[in-house]
Amino acid sequence: MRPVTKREIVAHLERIGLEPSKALGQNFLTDGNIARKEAALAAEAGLRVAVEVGPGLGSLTVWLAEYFDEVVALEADRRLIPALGEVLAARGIDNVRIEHADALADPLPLERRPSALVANLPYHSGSQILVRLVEEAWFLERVVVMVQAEFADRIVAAAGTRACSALGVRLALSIDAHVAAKVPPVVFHPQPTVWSKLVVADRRSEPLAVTEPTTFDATVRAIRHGFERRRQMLRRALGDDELAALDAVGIDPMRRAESLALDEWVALGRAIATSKGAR
Ligand SMILES: C[S@@+](CC[C@H](N)C(=O)[O-])C[C@H]1O[C@@H](n2cnc3c(N)ncnc32)[C@H](O)[C@@H]1O
Repeated sequence: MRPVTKREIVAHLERIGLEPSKALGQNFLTDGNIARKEAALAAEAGLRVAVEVGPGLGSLTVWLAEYFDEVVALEADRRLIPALGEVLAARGIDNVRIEHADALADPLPLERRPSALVANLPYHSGSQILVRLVEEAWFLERVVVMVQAEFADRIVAAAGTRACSALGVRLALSIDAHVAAKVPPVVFHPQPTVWSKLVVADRRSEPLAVTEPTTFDATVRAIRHGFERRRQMLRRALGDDELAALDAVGIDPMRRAESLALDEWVALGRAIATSKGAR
């Protein structure tokens, strides 16, 4: 596959007259080796369909087209879509479906079939996009995303450690993630100010996965409450129902949110949901 070069990206942007948008996190990947590695990591799971959020000018898309039978690419910026079509056509690629869609606001135009999510996510909205896709599109079984290094660290920090966060613990209910590579700003055009990291994750299976919606919502709410006051003891951070459930599962209310392991959050969420169901 012929990689998409920085020269090609700059030429397309000039021709369209497009100044990359900060709000849309338009930092285009100019390193074909990294793009190829991302596609290869995603393909390891043996899935046939890749979903890409924010294909931009195709740096990653061209490799996904090579490694997967089918690619569905959701791009929010309509102005990029004709140029993306040209990048693909110039390489004889015909297995990519480009959809003009905002992955945060629009209904997701995706079929419910086992797929991989692969994306170089926009910096500012990357966390919201990831949470939405992971939680709403349960058929995305493998996730390979490039995100800001600091966000990557939050995603992979295990519950019960000092570095963990509400967002990371929430995501950990659904996926099991690790960092596969650290990526410098120089491989993007325009260059961002911070480093990125490549995160690889697989969907969790039972018993840790919380698939029942009431339990899931109760768990997420308890995590949010716990971390809103992460320096305080749980007895000051959680609501009355949550504290009763904490007692029922035998977790000491003098502990702090950051000390709870993932299975403790899940047990707490289940107890809250059960007590609600009993009322
Ligand atoms: C970091 S760039 C990556 C572009 C390309 N994949 C690459 O690696 O060069 C992020 C891309 O996401 C698009 N984008 C931003 N917000 C989006 C959203 N909410 N839904 C879909 N695409 C979005 C941007 O227009 C841009 O193309």
